[in-house]
Amino acid sequence: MIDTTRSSRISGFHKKSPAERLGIVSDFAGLDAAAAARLSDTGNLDLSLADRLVENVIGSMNIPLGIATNMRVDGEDVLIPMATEESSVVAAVCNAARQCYDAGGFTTSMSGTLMIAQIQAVDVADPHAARLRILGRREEIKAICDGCDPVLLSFGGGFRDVEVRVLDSQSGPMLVTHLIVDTRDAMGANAVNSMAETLAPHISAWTGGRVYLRILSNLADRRLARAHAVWPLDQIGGEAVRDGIVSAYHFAAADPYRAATHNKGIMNGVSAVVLATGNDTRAVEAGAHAFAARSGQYGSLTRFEVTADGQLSGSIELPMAVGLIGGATKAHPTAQACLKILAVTSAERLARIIAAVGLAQNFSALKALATTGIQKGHMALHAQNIAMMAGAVGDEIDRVAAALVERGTVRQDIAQAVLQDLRGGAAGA
Ligand SMILES: CC(C)(COP(=O)([O-])OP(=O)([O-])OC[C@H]1O[C@@H](n2cnc3c(N)ncnc32)[C@H](O)[C@@H]1OP(=O)([O-])[O-])[C@@H](O)C(=O)NCCC(=O)NCCSC(=O)C[C@@](C)(O)CC(=O)[O-]
Ligand SMILES: NC(=O)C1=CN([C@@H]2O[C@H](COP(=O)(O)OP(=O)(O)OC[C@H]3O[C@@H](n4cnc5c(N)ncnc54)[C@H](OP(=O)(O)O)[C@@H]3O)[C@@H](O)[C@H]2O)C=CC1
Repeated sequence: MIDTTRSSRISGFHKKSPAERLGIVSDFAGLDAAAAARLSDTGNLDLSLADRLVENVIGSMNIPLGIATNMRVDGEDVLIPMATEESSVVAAVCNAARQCYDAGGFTTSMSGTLMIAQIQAVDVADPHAARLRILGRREEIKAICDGCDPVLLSFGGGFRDVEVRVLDSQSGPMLVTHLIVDTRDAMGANAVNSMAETLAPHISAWTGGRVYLRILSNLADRRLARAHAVWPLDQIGGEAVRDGIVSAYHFAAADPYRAATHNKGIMNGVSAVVLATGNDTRAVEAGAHAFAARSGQYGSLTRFEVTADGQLSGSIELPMAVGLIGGATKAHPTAQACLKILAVTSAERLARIIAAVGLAQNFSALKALATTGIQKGHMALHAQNIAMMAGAVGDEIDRVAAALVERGTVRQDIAQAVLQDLRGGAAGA
């Protein structure tokens, strides 16, 4: 039945305080006092700060923060804060890192900290000649762009290059100008967007066309983070395990249906660190998936091979537009604490560590999939969630979860039956 007495048309909602908004939402949704109190309990994020970070705030949504151990990145040991709601994700990184720790852990590199802003011009009569006109004004463009952000310049960033593409589109040729900008320790969206908007009228004048979009590209393929590790055979359980992992990679490389899941596993690790450090998960995810599809067929972000002496070699390469400045990274106190745990002093180091986490995550998932299957490890940890869903509280959670794992069937109906037995047993005792 549709409830026609409630209206979502609430003019001026944004001008109210978080408490007033929560009152309106509680009335609308029929929340009881306990549910409302839970929403307004913002944990380690001050409500007034939350209200400045995003709009129409009524509370905050807390996600567990776990620490992945055993990670050694470029010779330095590092603890990894990971914000995720999914069980076994943190354990998987610890597990993978443990198995390559003695062999040196992860080595990483980065292609640079360059972002791309796009300016779309349409109705250009002579797009190919206009392209050359823009390219000929490189120094003028550099001066306009660098004039937008003296602070970025003072940190060694700024305009690096201009590229122009003539695109064949459904509405005819489009002239797309790319500004290549070094954004240093910022993710850089605001810096490059400002440059694109400032330059746009000039593009219009030089080309005789009409400019529409002026925005960064999330396909940050001039900001690629790379990581590599070797897993010795004696650490991973022998040749059959190695070959199973390589075969799993070949499956992902050949089949987009599998690659989507393979890359989802990688992003389990990547997004968790991106979120923990207050960075933009959607920007990194969009970049990763676009990069995975760059050849025309969606494929794997990682590669697994056998080294000359028979060990398992894994590598990853993906765009990593993360920063230490800007967005929520500076404003969110938990993000600041996470950056301190990571001990990173540059966006580049952060990006490289995240790439290593993505590779570690993928190794563990593939190893589990190629051997015992994912359910054994993942469901064993997920059993606690199922126990809670069945209504277990306190000590009951571990007891119900243990019973589910012992039976080898992690299901809510069974959890409910186990809980009933447990409570019946306790009542009878
Ligand atoms: C779950 C494990 C780690 C168990 O693995 P295990 O071999 O049974 O664990 P273990 O008890 O022998 O411990 C080995 C190490 O793992 C870590 N470890 C072990 N348990 C914990 C724990 N509770 N909390 C934290 N760390 C843990 C820890 O580092 C430990 O070393 P130790 O500390 O003892 O020296 C393993 O089965 C695994 O790595 N599984 C993969 C899990 C995974 O990928 N989860 C992601 C969710 S599934 C998904 O979304 C993605 C997927 C799978 O679809 C992607 C794809 O298809 O490619
Ligand atoms: N498609 C997308 O992905 C989009 C994402 N966003 C959002 O943009 C936000 C990130 O924007 P971002 O531009 O990084 O953040 P900010 O604009 O908040 O911060 C970047 C600015 O900080 C200043 N700065 C200070 N120190 C440094 C340093 N060491 N290195 C570099 N810059 C420094 C620079 O100059 P100055 O102080 O002069 O600005 C720089 O422009 C995220 O919240 C993201 O979600 C926004 C639009 C689109």
